[in-house]
Amino acid sequence: MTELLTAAQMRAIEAAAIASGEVTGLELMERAGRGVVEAIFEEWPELAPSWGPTPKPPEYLLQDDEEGKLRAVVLCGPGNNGGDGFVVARLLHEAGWGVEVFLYGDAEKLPQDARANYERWMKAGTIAMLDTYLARRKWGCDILIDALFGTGLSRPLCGFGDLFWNTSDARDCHVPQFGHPRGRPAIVSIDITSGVCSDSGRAFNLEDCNPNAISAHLTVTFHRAKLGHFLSEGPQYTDRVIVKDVGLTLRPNEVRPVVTISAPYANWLEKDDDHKYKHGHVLILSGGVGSGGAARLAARGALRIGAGVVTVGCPAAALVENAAQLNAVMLREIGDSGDLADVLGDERINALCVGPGLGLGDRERELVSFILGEGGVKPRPTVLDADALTLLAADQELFSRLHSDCVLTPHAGEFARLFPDIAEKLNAPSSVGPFYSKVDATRDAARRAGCVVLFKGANTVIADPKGGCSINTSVYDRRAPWLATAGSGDVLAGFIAGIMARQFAPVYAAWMGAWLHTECAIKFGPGLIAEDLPEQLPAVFRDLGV
Ligand SMILES: NC(=O)C1=CN([C@@H]2O[C@H](COP(=O)(O)OP(=O)(O)OC[C@H]3O[C@@H](n4cnc5c(N)ncnc54)[C@H](OP(=O)(O)O)[C@@H]3O)[C@@H](O)[C@H]2O)[C@@H](O)CC1
Ligand SMILES: [K+]
Repeated sequence: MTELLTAAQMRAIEAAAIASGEVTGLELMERAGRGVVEAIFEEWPELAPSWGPTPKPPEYLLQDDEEGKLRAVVLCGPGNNGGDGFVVARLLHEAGWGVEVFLYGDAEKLPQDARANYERWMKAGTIAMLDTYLARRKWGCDILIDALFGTGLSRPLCGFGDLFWNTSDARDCHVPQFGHPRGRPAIVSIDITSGVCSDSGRAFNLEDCNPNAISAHLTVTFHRAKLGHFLSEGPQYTDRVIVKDVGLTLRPNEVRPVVTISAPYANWLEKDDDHKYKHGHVLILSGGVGSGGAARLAARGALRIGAGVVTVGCPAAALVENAAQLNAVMLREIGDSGDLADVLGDERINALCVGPGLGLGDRERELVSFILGEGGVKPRPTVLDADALTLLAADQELFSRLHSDCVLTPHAGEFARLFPDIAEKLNAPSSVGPFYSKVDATRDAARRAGCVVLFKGANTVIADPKGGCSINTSVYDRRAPWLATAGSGDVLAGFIAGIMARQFAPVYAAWMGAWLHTECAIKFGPGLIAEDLPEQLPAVFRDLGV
């Protein structure tokens, strides 16, 4: 688990460290700049000054360059992000690079530490206004440093001409070419790509401009990654994020900061030597004839992830269809709440999954209502997905019966139906940052529902009613776009139910289920269909040492 910070938390940590005398702001800025230069040389070792018998770049890097130097252009903004840029300019200059610095804003108004580094740079080189660089209409560098805005960006940008579009083109269509005067540079953003809100990942919208931010090959951030690196559009604007230690020891003052989910421990997933019912029994409710595929996918997921027994319950007419498709999964007739009461008479059924392919009629409403405690049935850990979410959205009375052992797993459309006002706030165009984020929205939804909410998407956010929140990252090195395939959500619902049957608390089941779901997709790769996901679990488990 890695903590992710908001801009305010980062500022508070920085301020507390400075107030305690642990470090000065100027020293922090120096460490930040040093971290950026280190990260550049780690990412592109051929640029580092220290390889080979002599501290000199190889011939191919020098051949077209008049001065025989690697060249950097550093674009500095009006705040401390710009201050970091002046440090990077000085350090690259000291490493023998040709460096040009361009400023956006008024040098007289730079904050104190940025101003100090501006003056230090002025002893080594010169500074021109950003417009001068934009008017040149050529890159003229091997590395372009984006030190325009960091965590202090609070409103839309203007005056950047084609810069955002050009960086997007350079990143998406070309490999950086070092040492060629007309080559395209590697683009490195300091802290966060300029134009993106560090709390929400949303880019500040410009009416006449798309893209709305710098696109970078590499972003170097400090102490901890920020929420905006993982949420919304944030990951679209950078290929990679590296976190550099700047010697800060403090943690955020929030009791439960947002974390990224990491691999579950092998011993959590292992089964002990016991009989099948010791590993739990999941009941999955299915729809009628021709609608059972989603429930069967969920059932396969629940069984593979380690539930001891999985039963699908369906109306009488669908028994033959399901029997023809299921082997290890058991089958029961559940036509109405009376049948359901009979089946739930088996106390060993300790987790339920309801919604995939269920249907939206009176029977289904009655079943969901019964599961949520109508008629005094004991509430059990329950995943509510797909049609169950639609039923909940249409029925306030049903929604009010959600309990703390429930997990809701909406995608964006279902989320908007369930929590229309929250979704509206999340999607509202806004010009003043920081924006309301997917983390804020999921936390608010979980508080209102009184249970765990797993808000699906390229990055899935999981929140519990007490404010705990985590992100299952599927970007950067965990990118798995082929997960967007029919039925993959049904498998996820089955994974979570299967883990709950193993007696994990709902929030842990949601974390593990989401992480393993992404991992199965990564393991399989392109061409994945939902049926493949549970079949990857044995290999994923082996990798984890289970
Ligand atoms: N925290 C740490 O530990 C460390 C932090 N460090 C670095 O500091 C960075 C944060 O610095 P920061 O707070 O000065 O913010 P930053 O993004 O540089 O810019 C703020 C300026 O931009 C202005 N402005 C805003 N929007 C604008 C717009 N649309 N168009 C024009 N102007 C706009 C805004 O003006 P204002 O809103 O006040 O009018 C203000 O002048 C952080 O990202 C990291 O790189 C490291 O040095 C060391 C460790
Ligand atoms: K930046």
